[in-house]
Amino acid sequence: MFQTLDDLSDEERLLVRIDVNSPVEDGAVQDNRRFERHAGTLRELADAGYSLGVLAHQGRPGRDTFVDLEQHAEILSEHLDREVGYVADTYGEAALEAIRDLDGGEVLLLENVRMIDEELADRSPEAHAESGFVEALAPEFDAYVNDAYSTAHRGHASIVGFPQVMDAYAGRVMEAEYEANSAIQQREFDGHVAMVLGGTKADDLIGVMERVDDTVDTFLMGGIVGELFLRAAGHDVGYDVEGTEFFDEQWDDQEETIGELLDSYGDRIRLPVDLAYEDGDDERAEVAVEGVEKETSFLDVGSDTVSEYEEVVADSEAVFVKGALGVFEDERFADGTVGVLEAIAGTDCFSVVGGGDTSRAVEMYGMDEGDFSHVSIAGGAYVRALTGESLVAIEALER
Ligand SMILES: Nc1ncnc2c1ncn2[C@@H]1O[C@H](COP(=O)(O)OP(=O)(O)O)[C@@H](O)[C@H]1O
Ligand SMILES: O=C(OP(=O)(O)O)[C@H](O)COP(=O)(O)O
Repeated sequence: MFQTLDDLSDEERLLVRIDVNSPVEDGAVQDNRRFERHAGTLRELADAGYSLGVLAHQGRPGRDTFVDLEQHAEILSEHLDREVGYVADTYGEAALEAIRDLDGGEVLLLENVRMIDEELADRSPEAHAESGFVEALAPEFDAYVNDAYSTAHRGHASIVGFPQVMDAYAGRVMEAEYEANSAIQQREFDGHVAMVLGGTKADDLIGVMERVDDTVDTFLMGGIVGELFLRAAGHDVGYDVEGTEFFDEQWDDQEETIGELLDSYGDRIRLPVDLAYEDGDDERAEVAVEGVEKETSFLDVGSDTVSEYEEVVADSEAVFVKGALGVFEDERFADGTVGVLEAIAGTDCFSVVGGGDTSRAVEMYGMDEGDFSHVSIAGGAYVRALTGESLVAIEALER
């Protein structure tokens, strides 16, 4: 087991890793429950008089969502009801100076850790601990707190490097999510178990599908990932069009594995039967999968698909959701995601909804969090936990 904030004693200066990776619309970072949850941890520590240097990431290099953390500091300030400082530097002179100026109870957000090449380098925890990033920041603090459960599956420097060389503690979000998700992993279900898989990250989901062969009966596919599966099944969708960036690279990486999964799981994998797109009048229009053309950019699953998925949900004892079935941030393309979530909320099945973006749909469309057994702010980490796979961040904290 790991140490928690209850085990802190005479430390004064803490380096805290949080995960406020968020949707970004037209350059504006969207507030979401990740901010609210991590603000709880930061408030507890700041109220206790600790000086806090805070590390976080946003997006991935090359993506539209890869932006600096200035807006995150403002949103965190609102949730914390105290000023959160921001410095556009992670471990250079400007960052070190701002860290040294911190008084007790003050909070400083450092720059997006993914702007440092060393953060994402494919290295062991021991090698990460020897990076310039870790070597520069570790001596500035008395201990390291990892609250970023939703990044616990990434072996990055800010996650696995610091615990090698510093006393390390789990923050409140890490502790609570770990306990909830470990408990879920130990549950056994007699009836039908369904998993709704959508969103953008095929590699995360494919790894999970391979590992839940014994527990999940039916996979309901949607989103970008669903289109990649449709492409593998021979349909003319799942291609990058009009500057989209999600499909072709993932296809090159995953084509073979998706084909193998379709072969081995057969009917257990349910693919969309229709898809929605924006027509010439900016309205939502739908087309059967059989008639699709690859020039179109599809933004949601269609209404026949939602009906089919609702029937599976109604017959299930447990449903796990990771990833949105469409671009629910745009009301015209929310029917798939919201339809399936409402169907789950309307039954008494055991249900978990995960993902930073996907969990946001629950509050955005006025659903009651209490209608789900657990709403996780983590996506990839929570589905990995379901499989019993260990998380590198937890291993690092347990050292
Ligand atoms: N067909 C689609 N085209 C573009 N984006 C999509 C599509 N379907 C789903 N999405 C997007 O996927 C995002 C969620 O994906 P992802 O980041 O993998 O999930 P999460 O953060 O919930 O774990 C949503 O914000 C949604 O807009
Ligand atoms: O949002 C995240 O993961 P999620 O989409 O699985 O919930 C985490 O911040 C990890 O981000 P990453 O998948 O770019 O490493």
